[in-house]
Amino acid sequence: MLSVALAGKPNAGKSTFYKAATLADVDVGNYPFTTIDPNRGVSYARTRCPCLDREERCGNCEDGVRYVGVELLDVAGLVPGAHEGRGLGNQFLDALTNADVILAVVDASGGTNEEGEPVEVGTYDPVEEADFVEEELEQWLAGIIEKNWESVVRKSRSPDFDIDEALSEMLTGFGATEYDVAASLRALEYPEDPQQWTDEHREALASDVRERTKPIVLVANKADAAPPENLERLRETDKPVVAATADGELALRKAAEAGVVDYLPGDDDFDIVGDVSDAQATGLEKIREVSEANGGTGVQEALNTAVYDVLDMVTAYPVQNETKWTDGTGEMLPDAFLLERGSTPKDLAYAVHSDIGEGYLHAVDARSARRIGEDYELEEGDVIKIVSTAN
Ligand SMILES: Nc1nc2c(ncn2[C@@H]2O[C@H](COP(=O)(O)OP(=O)(O)OP(=O)(O)O)[C@@H](O)[C@H]2O)c(=O)[nH]1
Repeated sequence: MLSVALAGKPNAGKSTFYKAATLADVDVGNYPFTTIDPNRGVSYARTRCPCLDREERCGNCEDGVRYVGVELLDVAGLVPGAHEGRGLGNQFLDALTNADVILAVVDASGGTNEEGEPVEVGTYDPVEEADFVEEELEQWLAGIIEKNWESVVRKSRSPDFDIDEALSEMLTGFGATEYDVAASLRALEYPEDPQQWTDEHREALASDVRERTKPIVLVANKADAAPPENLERLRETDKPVVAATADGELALRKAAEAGVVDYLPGDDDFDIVGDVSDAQATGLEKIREVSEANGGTGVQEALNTAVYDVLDMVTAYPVQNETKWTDGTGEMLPDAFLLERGSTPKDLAYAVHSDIGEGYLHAVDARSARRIGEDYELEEGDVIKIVSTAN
């Protein structure tokens, strides 16, 4: 499953985001390190269910709104200098190595200082921490590269030395493949002889590999309390930015669970359908105002930006019956898989099961009932019948 990690300073609102996005019961408090251990849960990317192209709903979506599972990781508070072991230091950074993409949560209200301690709203400039997660990760990675450089130099004396291989061996723990390392070595100019490398070369490699393997979406949280210019200035940074109110989303999900509002995660508005107290009504109207200004609470949008824009995934639906779009038991569109754009039907077959992938014969596009070629690139919402010797 795709893994999305929440990172940022203490008090930025990660636990609240996590709790909203998973409805898991984690501690939420206005003091550093509410989250001590990495929390792992399941959240969702939201997309249009293919069953909307048919008369009947599939039963696996909410009236045409499909949620596709992704792993969500809530990693404990990061403080400046974590790469040197400050705060929870390396433990934090280790937890991030499993992630495919990072949601860097910042307190856009300016109510949390550089150490993650609460301060008067508006007194800290959140733009200061826009690059914070990225910098900590890159410095940490540069440190690992430097620590292991001696061994690369030693290996370079062997006649069959291959720098791609040596570096990717060192960086696999970070989630970098040989392909990533090779792409990075091609993109930047490095001396061929490892002995000639300087700290700048190693830092450039760390930064390039980080960018390839851990892209970042900035979540400008506490948008409800943020001066508009903070949001504007955060949007001017070089990262994708989503304005969010994590506790607004949490309130909406709880209210929806209680049957008080009609709301699906990612909707840009909601209806109050149950009895609410005056205080609740005021709270909900405040959330509506923020949602109107930002096209929703931003929690689902942040996840979708990470999955569909930054990681550039497509959702594909394998079926066994191409006419009814069902599996062997008659269930319609039971599974949805997130695959990188450019993936083929055979990649989908492997995602379903390695045996299905190995026995792959051909595939049929269920919409057109036509056979599709082996190099066909899957598109968002494709419904595919895979014909395999393992079916
Ligand atoms: N105004 C406002 N406050 C929020 C929002 N989201 C979270 N908070 C508050 O910010 C404080 C910190 O939230 P947490 O979710 O515990 O922060 P965290 O980043 O997980 O902090 P650590 O677990 O210490 O790393 C809590 O008091 C939350 O209620 C929001 O969207 N708006």
